[in-house]
Amino acid sequence: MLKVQQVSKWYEGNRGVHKLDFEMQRGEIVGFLGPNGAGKTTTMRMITGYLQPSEGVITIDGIPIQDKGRQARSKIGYLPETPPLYGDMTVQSYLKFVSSIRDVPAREQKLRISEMISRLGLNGREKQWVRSLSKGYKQRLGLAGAMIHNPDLLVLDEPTSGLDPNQILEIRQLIQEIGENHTVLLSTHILPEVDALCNRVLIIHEGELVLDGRPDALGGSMEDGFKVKVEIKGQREQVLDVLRAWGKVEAEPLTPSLSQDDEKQAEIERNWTGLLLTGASSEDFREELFYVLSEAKLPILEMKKENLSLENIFQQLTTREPGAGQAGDQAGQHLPSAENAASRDVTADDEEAVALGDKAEEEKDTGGHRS
Ligand SMILES: Nc1ncnc2c1ncn2[C@@H]1O[C@H](COP(=O)(O)OP(=O)(O)OP(=O)(O)O)[C@@H](O)[C@H]1O
Repeated sequence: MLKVQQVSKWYEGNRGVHKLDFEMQRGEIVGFLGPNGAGKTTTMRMITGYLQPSEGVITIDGIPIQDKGRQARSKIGYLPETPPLYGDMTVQSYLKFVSSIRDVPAREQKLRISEMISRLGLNGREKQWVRSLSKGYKQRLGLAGAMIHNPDLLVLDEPTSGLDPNQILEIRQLIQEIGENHTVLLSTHILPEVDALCNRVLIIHEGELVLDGRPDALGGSMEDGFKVKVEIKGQREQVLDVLRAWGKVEAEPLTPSLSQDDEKQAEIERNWTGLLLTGASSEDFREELFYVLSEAKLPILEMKKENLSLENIFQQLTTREPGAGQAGDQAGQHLPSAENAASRDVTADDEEAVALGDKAEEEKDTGGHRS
């Protein structure tokens, strides 16, 4: 449903994002990760029509966001990091205002507002001033506003940032429910949030996409060697000799996990070898290892593939030179000339959307610096 094709954005003298290229299918919840300044907000603001790309095309259901902003935006809901709320409105009047701006037909507004109030747990707060809501409830109201026109795609910029642990769990639960009927693009710094919520993850580093995959299958996409934890019945030196002769893995010793009395422990260790083995490539060597050890009459007691955690993967990808990783298409490409690189202004067609978002976004833009 969403296609981001070769999209770049340059700010004056500053690279925002470079040649981003990805698609999102209906029903996906995609986690969008990257360190501070990586380009997440820039990407989200281009997808939602708040910013024009310097280069490239973004379409939603085939509709180009740059050319048909209003039509495209009717399919998108956006919750910026600081929701664009107006403190001197009540919950009810804010939702009425947003539904008018979002072109919800007048006869449907009442129903949509009451649906959003009950869906986001705002019952009983309809007449409360927005400024008096807690941060968690402001976030709920922001989400209600982003969803009032029943968009197909929801774009959420750090939706749990600044919330207390209970509020984080509540908002996560809501996003999970929302994800049952909507496609969601979610930026976050909280990696367990991605494991908990997302069926796909994109990692961006210095404006380039460096990883695209399922959170549970990311380990295999890394350049690191394949890792296996193995317990072998046999003396360590003997096992290490066999592995040295095989020559395909590096071995690090593991200590037995059993807590036994000293004598028993020593006996176990005499005829027990625990190792973490790392191959030279990501190729699975377990079958070959099985035959090598069985030929040497060294029985394998236990063997388990070691998966890299999302934290490890994130850390590896975002601490190396951009272009060195997975980016595939993006890697090694050059920036265009300065003339082409000038960023374009928001068009007249964007004004209405900006009116809704600018209050919050203005704060971020002041001084040309982003948080
Ligand atoms: N209005 C602006 N003017 C100039 N440079 C900008 C502007 N907005 C963003 N940038 C630059 O573009 C790059 C990407 O910033 P962006 O805010 O998209 O990153 P981010 O991944 O959302 O970061 P964070 O996690 O800190 O919010 C950064 O180098 C930033 O300094």
